[in-house]
Amino acid sequence: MTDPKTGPKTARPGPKLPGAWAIMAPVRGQIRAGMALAVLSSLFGLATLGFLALTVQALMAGQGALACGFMAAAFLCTLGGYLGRLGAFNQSHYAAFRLERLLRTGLAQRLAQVSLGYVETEGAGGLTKVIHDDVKALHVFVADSTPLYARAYVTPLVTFALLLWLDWRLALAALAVLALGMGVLTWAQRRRGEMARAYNDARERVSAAVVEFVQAMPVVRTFDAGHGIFGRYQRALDAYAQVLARWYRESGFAARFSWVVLAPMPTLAVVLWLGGGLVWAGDLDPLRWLAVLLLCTGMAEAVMPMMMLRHMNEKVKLSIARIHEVMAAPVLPEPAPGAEARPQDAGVRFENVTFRYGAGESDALTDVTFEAAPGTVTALVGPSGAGKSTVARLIPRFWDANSGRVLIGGADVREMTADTLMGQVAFVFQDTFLFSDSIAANIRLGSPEASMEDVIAAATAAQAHDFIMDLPQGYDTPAGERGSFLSGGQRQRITIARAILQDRPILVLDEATAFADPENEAALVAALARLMRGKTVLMVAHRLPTIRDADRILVFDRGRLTEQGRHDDLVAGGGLYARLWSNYERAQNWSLGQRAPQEVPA
Ligand SMILES: Nc1ncnc2c1ncn2[C@@H]1O[C@H](COP(=O)(O)OP(=O)(O)OP(=O)(O)O)[C@@H](O)[C@H]1O
Repeated sequence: MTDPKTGPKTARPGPKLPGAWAIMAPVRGQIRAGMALAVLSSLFGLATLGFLALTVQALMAGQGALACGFMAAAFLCTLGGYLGRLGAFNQSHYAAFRLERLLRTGLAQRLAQVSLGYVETEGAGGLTKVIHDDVKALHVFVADSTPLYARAYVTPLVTFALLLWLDWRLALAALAVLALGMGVLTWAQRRRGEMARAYNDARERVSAAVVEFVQAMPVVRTFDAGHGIFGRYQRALDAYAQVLARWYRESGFAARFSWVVLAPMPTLAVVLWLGGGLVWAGDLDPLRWLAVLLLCTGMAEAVMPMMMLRHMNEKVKLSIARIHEVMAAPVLPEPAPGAEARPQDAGVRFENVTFRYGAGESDALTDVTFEAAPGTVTALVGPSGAGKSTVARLIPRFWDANSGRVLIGGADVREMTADTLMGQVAFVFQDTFLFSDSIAANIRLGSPEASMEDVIAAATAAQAHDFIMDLPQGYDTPAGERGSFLSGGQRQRITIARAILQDRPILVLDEATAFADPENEAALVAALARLMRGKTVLMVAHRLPTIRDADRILVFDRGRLTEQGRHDDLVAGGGLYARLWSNYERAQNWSLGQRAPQEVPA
């Protein structure tokens, strides 16, 4: 798998997943109708040829009226064939549109039910590719190839049966040409599976490199003017070109040779020569010969779509596997109706919580137990990677603990419905997300019924009202894609306004002041102070002064809760917190030009 944040998802090998036909289940009826119409259109096509042959015979026998009748029948069959094909593609396109909508809805519903941890691990880029590109690939497959499938298989078979009926010798000759072409083509494609995999991998690496190239541009250009990342993109492109060149080299000649054999001319030449001899010897009726000549070219021609379909089928298989993989992602277990637990107060309690992110990984949290009483402020501190953010993420069930329990108001979070849980807790994370909607709509997220006065009051309390009013359209200003035109501190204050408006009894803040620059910091601290009033607060903090007055400080080290208490007691205790604090104090006295203070080893 490529970079989970940016790269495309590659379906992992696993239990055999259902194939194309299974995923089309909801629209199978319509697809069958499309295929039936496609078969009908093929039969009309063959009947047209038959009537044309009869027309020639009637003309040769001087039966003008009969010839006109056959001509009219041929015309009607052509019209029938055309209408059949139109109907077939109509059905397949409508089926494709319906399937696309159903799959996108299904995938979105699934993603709303899986743990947020799954979404985070798979990465927005990979999941977007599944919902967008893979579903689109399936749409194209259903719309364009299902009618072709029917034609590609039925036309050669019926044609061969007719040829056999007309003259078995010529039928076998036409079949021999077809067999030669198919044999060469199969030989040319003997390593097709392997090459197709190499091609798909190379293509996916190019798209991952493109996404990385564009997304990482602002960061990497400040380091190496983009050379490194451009080099990666260039190498992916070179590898892609090499795979294509190898494929072309290895199968190019044989494939082109087989196309020549499968073109109408060789079959026509053989039937013309052999049939001519038989007619000359009086061994074959000229009309039959004419009918064979009209029909035989279609047999080889009808095989070509089969090759194209095989290619489309292989391509769509990967997309189907990825769609199935997301559809099969485990959902967060919810309590049975009537068995939901309801929190009794706004306290948070971790009981012997152990958690690891993946089966093979070491514990991110080991046997963590603490209690945050209602209305108190609890700060989580510790070196990088100590597990602070993991504690914050277990509360909204980004993941569930491997053992132990997370309780809110005495109720296990796993026994609450998502609505109850979200009704208790508000979150302000470092990675703020604003939708490309108006600022007001972004503040209202989670409280859709809030009035404009409430929105303005929340924004004012979050110290955001003034800068919002300076924007061109005030509260109606679009926030831009992910709020990109607002500063980090401004985005943060909008999410604080959102949390103030939600007014939930428990508040989880993860690195909420991370974006604070000197200008923003005072505003942000004031906004947070307003938000925290009267709430049970759990805050992950790197900036020690902001938590000095916390009711309780929890100190984490390598996943374990090693110390807890108030600031003064912990400093006096002389443990990890005391070292972190003295580091902080030394950093305060440090200025540019001096040696950096020693970090506490993590
Ligand atoms: N999504 C993830 N998948 C796998 N491992 C993870 C994931 N997130 C964190 N970890 C690991 O879990 C451990 C705890 O990480 P966590 O983010 O909770 O630490 P932290 O104390 O918040 O660190 P920081 O202060 O640097 O944010 C680390 O070893 C980290 O590498």
